[in-house]
Amino acid sequence: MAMMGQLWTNTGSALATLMFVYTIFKQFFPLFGPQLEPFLYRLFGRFYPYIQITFHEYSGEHFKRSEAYLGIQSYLSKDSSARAKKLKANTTKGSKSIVLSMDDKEEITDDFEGIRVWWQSKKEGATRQSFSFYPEANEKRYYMLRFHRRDREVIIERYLEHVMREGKTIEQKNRERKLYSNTPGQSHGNNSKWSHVTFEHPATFDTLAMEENKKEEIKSDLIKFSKSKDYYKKIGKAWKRGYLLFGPPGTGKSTMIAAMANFLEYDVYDLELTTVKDNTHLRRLLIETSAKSIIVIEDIDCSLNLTGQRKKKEEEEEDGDDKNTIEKKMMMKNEGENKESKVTLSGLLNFIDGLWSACGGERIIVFTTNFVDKLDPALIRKGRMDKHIEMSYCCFEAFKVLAKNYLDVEESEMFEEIKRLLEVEEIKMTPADVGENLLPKSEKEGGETCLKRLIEALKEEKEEAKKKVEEEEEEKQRKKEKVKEIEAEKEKKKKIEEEN
Ligand SMILES: Nc1ncnc2c1ncn2[C@@H]1O[C@H](COP(=O)(O)OP(=O)(O)OP(=O)(O)O)[C@@H](O)[C@H]1O
Ligand SMILES: [Mg+2]
Repeated sequence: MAMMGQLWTNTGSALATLMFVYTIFKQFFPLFGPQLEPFLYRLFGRFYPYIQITFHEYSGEHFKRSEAYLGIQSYLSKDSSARAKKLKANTTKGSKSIVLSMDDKEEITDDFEGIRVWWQSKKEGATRQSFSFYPEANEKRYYMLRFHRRDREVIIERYLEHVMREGKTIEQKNRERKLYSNTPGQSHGNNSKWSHVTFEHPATFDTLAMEENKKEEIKSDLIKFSKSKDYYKKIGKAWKRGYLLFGPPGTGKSTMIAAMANFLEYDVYDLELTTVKDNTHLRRLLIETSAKSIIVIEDIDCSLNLTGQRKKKEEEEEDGDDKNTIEKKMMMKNEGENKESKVTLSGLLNFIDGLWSACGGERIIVFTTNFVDKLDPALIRKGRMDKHIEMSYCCFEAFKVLAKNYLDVEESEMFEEIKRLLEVEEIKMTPADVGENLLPKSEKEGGETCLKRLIEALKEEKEEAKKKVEEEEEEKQRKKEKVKEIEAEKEKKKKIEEEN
């Protein structure tokens, strides 16, 4: 064994001497270098058992940073902070935290399926003696991967793909997520139809007040969707999924969207349909969205002056003695924009269905509404809105989530009373209102005070609801009386006519 070690040492030092001599030779006889190189490589190749692959930072003439280099940088960043002795820190555009990577000339090892590889971060000096304010700009960085030639197959077939995939996942986690909106007048970078800000909504499924089993069902649905690229391909469907969130105001529809985006690490595109001029404009907007994103159309019921059907429906409603709230909301919305959007229902449906098959995938589209029964069935059928989620009034389980979030209280003797009010008396209070009551109004307010305030509010709510029911009863009674009067009037008139 010692003999072997001795042999290696001698070979190593012989090679090192040869390399040294060759470098000197290259300095003094630069012309011979390039001719000599291939020959020397062939000569070394017989003894040198390693293969190396370089991944340059910039590729192509437009000096675009190569995807491979960025993927490797992210992949190695997960270990380099632990293993490399010299690191460099930089924030890459669009990443939310500092990315640590190994410094130049550093080398770290990586193990994969029982084989060992070496990664080195290197740079080629500035070739031309040009002065630059940013000396770095002339230097060409690259990663060098070295591995034993017996592992060539594993490396080429599996390891490189593994590095890219892992690198992409890490990149995805690190990247700063964005909230896009199409409201006119906002600064649109590179004349995009979308303007964006950093998406930092704190909502998560843990802070969302909802029954646990319902949350788990939604989370597993989302995970299944995000992991089923091949499945959608196999069944020939576009990789997209529609969610319809419906329920009264203040029940957490928008909060749910933020929780979904944070859970999947997706961007959010808030699509305000009332400002979309026409179907063509809509198509361009949707085509500009990126993969791994949630496209949201809030209050879909009053975002679209849809097809004639809706006109007819509205006319019917006109006969009613009071404009329903949906019209009021729509009037308000349109007054604001003072624009009649020419987007039609069929336009929206075609672009959602047709478009997804056109470009990329991994998109979720979410509609929210307070009035699910007013929506056109074509809009919310399966295949478009695949999952319908009802956001309802606060139940006791949802209340406990809010008590924990707002007050850090997980149990109290007042919980019994609250449970009775919510579940036995069935008092309807939205999580928004429950949250408002639990929110401490001053430094001095403790959990008990807030819980007491909530119990008072629930009791008041109960009185309100009772009064409302009585008023509705009276209203009904009044309408009945009125109808009777009209009937009697008609009878009377009829009799008079008969007598004459
Ligand atoms: N289920 C919930 N879990 C946690 N917080 C909630 C929930 N529902 C409402 N809230 C709180 O109430 C406020 C309003 O909630 P949100 O905007 O999600 O309601 P919404 O259903 O979208 O209302 P609207 O229909 O008017 O748009 C938010 O600040 C949120 O913190
Ligand atoms: Mg909302």
